[in-house]
Amino acid sequence: MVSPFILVNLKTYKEGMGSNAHRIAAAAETVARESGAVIGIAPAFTELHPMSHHYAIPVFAQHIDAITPGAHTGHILPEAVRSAGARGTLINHSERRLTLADIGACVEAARRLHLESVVCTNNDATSAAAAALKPDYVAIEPPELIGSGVSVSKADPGIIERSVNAVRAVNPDVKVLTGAGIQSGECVRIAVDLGTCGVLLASSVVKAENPEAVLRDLVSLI
Ligand SMILES: O=C[C@H](O)COP(=O)(O)O
Repeated sequence: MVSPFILVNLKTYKEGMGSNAHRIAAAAETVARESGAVIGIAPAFTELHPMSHHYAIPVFAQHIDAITPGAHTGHILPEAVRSAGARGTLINHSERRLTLADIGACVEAARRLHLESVVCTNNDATSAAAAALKPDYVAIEPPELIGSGVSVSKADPGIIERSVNAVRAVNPDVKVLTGAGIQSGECVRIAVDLGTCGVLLASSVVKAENPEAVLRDLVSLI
């Protein structure tokens, strides 16, 4: 099996800020090196540069705005994310929804700046729509399972399968991730067996007493 991509979103959890972000990034770097898995993190914007500077793991922004340099206030400029060392960016996370037009513009901006794009979706119809925009990844996450501790892999494998099929029918070059409640190697294994290339997750790692132990479990069945 090709090593899966495990992307850990630190969100705005206090357990994912400052020294905690360093602890998670260091654990991700260690487990990635030992296992051969690709483990990335999506920290707060203010942590993008420290994380990309200190660790040899892919660092993703949690969001970008579809703007170009100029007179905007309080926006996330894609160029700034790039120069902070980000490898890629989430777009349209369930907790940061965008219009379809904005999603398209963000994917375009990411492509122009050589940032990998991960467009989050909530069902197979939106997965198909996202795939038509040609991002690098579509990440299917049923919103009701996000942060629930109930794994999409076990509670709703059908949505993963339908999204993989929907994305493949539109553009087979677009890779699929899945997320919501992912917490173990078994969850990752099921997701990969259903045709995804990895997982997007947060709370099980970020809020863990020992993030390194959870990361080791996540890659244990690959
Ligand atoms: O970005 C990550 C997802 O929203 C999943 O979050 P979760 O692993 O806490 O369910």
